[in-house]
Amino acid sequence: MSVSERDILAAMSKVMDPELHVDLVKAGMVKDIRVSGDTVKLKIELTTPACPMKGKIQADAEAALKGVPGLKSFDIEWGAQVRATGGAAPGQGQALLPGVKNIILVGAGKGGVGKSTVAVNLAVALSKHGAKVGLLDADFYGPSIPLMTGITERPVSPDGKTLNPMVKHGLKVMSIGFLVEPDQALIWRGPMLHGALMQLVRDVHWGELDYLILDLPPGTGDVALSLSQNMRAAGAVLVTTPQDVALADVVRAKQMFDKVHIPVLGIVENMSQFVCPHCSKTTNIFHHGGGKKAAEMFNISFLGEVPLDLKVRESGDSGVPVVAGAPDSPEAKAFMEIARNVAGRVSAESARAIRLPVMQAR
Ligand SMILES: Nc1ncnc2c1ncn2[C@@H]1O[C@H](COP(=O)(O)OP(=O)(O)OP(=O)(O)O)[C@@H](O)[C@H]1O
Repeated sequence: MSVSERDILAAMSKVMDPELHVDLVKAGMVKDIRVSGDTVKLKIELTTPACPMKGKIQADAEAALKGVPGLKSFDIEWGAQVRATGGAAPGQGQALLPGVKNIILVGAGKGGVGKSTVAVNLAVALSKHGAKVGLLDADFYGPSIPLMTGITERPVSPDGKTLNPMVKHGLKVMSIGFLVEPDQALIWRGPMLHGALMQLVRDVHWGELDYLILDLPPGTGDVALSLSQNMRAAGAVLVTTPQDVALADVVRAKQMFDKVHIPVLGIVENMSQFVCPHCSKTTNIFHHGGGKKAAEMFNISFLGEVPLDLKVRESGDSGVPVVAGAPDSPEAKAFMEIARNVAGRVSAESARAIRLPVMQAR
């Protein structure tokens, strides 16, 4: 019995992408089918190299191929092509950054919860997963990305108007902190903030990026509003600490993003649990589980939790994010998982943007 390309497509159309809730054929993920007698070679192109569902998709695809009558062997080549949610903001003619596929905002209801730590480690983690990533420090009131990435040089302007981003830890990086003296008081008023922010977004040679991560200032809606008027963001990651009182801040942050129509991708709980390096006893210094509770309350995704650990603070201060400097640590692994979950949520948003039939828009 000979096998046809149609048999392979029929088998692949029974395999669902659990994140996109659509089958692999409809999602355009099955490529280059080459049938030769009773064997087939094909390519499955995931929607991100950080796909959180690769294991499940692989197992399901292999099982489906094993069920094709007459097929003796198969060879699947795995690839990834990040899909874009980027594009023009409502009412704008064209995309502000056509080379940037997805803009991910990292925000928090209040300061000091580890928003910048999450932004920088998320960026490095996505890059380690194989994506092209940029990091923009939009925290104009307290830019900490220069310290956290260990970048002390200043960016070069090739023409007196535009800027080349700095490159470190596999990322393209830009921060207002590169352009003003560290001790200069950063008091920004509305129009000035908007102008400076748009310059950093628009006048930097970001090139081709799968993800541009923006570290937002805490609490305030000014930056989110400016951004939403000028570009379409894939969504926002909300960072919180676990105690119940932090819930009120999450509520505020969620309401702020809702108001400017930026989807919330999910919640990260930072400083989750402390594991004593001496006796390995776990202590819930800031309580535990508030992030998950908030996610359930709003019916949004819980993206993961990061332990409270000295290494995270030290690595932030020394300019080598924990994901880069201690990749085998539990904290780095937590960030790698968070990056997978964020990438999965962004893929789902991109499927919605191109109107694939996503059933569950969580
Ligand atoms: N999981 C963690 N374990 C230990 N220290 C952490 C952790 N997360 C963040 N920190 C430390 O807490 C401090 C505040 O973190 P960070 O600057 O990322 O917070 P932020 O929310 O961005 O603050 P800001 O509001 O000032 O921008 C930093 O010294 C950082 O190294």
